[in-house]
Amino acid sequence: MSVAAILGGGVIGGGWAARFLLMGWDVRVFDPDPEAERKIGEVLDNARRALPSLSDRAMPAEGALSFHSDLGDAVGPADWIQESVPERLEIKHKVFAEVQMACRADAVIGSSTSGFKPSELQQGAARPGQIVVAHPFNPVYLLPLIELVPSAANDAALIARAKDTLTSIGCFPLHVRKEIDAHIADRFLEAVWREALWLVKDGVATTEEIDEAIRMGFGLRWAQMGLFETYRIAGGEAGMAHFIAQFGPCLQWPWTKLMDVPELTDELIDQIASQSNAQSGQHSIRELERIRDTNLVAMMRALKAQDWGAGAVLNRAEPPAPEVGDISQPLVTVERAVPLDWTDYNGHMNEARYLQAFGDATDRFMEIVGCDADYIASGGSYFTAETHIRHLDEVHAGARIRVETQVLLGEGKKMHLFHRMFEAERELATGEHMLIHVSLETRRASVPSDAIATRLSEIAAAHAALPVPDGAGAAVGKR
Ligand SMILES: NC(=O)C1=CN([C@@H]2O[C@H](COP(=O)(O)OP(=O)(O)OC[C@H]3O[C@@H](n4cnc5c(N)ncnc54)[C@H](O)[C@@H]3O)[C@@H](O)[C@H]2O)C=CC1
Ligand SMILES: C[N+](C)(C)CC(=O)CC(=O)[O-]
Repeated sequence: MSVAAILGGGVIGGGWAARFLLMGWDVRVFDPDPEAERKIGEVLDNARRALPSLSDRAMPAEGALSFHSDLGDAVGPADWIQESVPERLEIKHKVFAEVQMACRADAVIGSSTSGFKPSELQQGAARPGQIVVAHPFNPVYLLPLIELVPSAANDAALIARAKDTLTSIGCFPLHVRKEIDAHIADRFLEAVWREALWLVKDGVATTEEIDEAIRMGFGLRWAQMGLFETYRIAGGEAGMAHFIAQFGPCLQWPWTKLMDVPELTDELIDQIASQSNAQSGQHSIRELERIRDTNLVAMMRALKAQDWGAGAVLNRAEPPAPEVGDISQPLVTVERAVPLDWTDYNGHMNEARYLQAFGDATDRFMEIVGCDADYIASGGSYFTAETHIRHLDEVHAGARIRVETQVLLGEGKKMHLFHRMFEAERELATGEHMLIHVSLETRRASVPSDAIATRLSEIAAAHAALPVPDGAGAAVGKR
């Protein structure tokens, strides 16, 4: 079992704790704040609600969470130590000194710092090469980016190990090759933030209008392509060169204020705070977190379906499909959580998603008999000719569901499947499907390959000894 120590359990430490725990690590927290356990518990509740929604497979069993009043006790057995204490260099130095007196010499010490360079963090450390910047983005349990910033003191083996660990918990480690204040991403965020403060101060826009300008337009573009790819397209057929030729001169015009920062007077702070209250004050912070998480899950799932950007990272981190067990029993073809975006106005899983889950079960069964991506690329596949779904009980977002598949007939061109969906032992639905093997060239029925025919008839023969499942062959309305 891998062990993470989380030092500082605020907004960011809580997010790290949740990501490690939900990815199966044991997590040991040190934070002197007496409220830390409550706060982490609340962040964890939100993470449990959202993170499993990003996966189309069951996540690993949660690790064990413990709180420690002694820092040395928290870090002692840890493989990964993540520092997320306030952004003050003297506090971070003090924490690293205490950590290195108690931790393993081979543990990685990651810092969440938003802006300090690793060489600054390493000053005065007993083993500077053990400390590296691992800068996350809020919410840490959903967003994959971690800026991994080493200094000359870190050796290549530590960086490689850090990348492996971060990848294994579903993150996207971006190796920042040259250390710099505020790394890469916070340079942008800071620039945009400065402009936004000026727009409020100069009375050009309210906090709400600025947010609309982002989320109705370029924010959506940035989420899936970033800056350069987006602007390349904006140059039309002539691409980036034309874009720069057209908009290059604007860089000399007064389009930004950048280095000129508005003074954060009490008046400006009050103005921003009251506009922000008017914009969002009807929601608590935890409610806003849930709204944000639901939106992020839906957007990231859309990118996942395209295997693009942050969605491709999710696909790479997906656990393997359930193993094929004893073929004399129904085969487990789906095991997953009900994602947040599968529920509807009735507060439960929408009927269309039952078909999606049964479709996924059929896809997995096709793979099991050898009708996998390579076979399909060679020109053969199955099409569904008929489906009958019975909805037996409702199920809610976050529930872990399982589909068991029984073959009723597997002969020639026909494959007759009966899926049963469960939450633990509670039966939720059944799906009966008749599929026909087709040639993807002629789009007509055809016989499957010998290998598929053999494997299918083997499973069909084994399942013939099972009782005919309740509801098989039923028509609508017939009990
Ligand atoms: N809030 C954000 O959006 C982001 C923050 N970060 C970075 O993460 C770090 C933490 O920031 P937040 O979580 O936002 O701050 P926070 O104020 O929410 O949490 C800091 C936590 O550290 C605890 N703490 C204070 N002294 C400590 C010590 N000596 N040992 C252990 N715990 C101690 C506090 O009790 C508090 O719970 C900072 O370096 C920040 O720059 C990184 C990415 C985003
Ligand atoms: C505002 N901030 C500098 C603390 C932001 C970050 O460091 C990253 C983020 O999550 O936006």
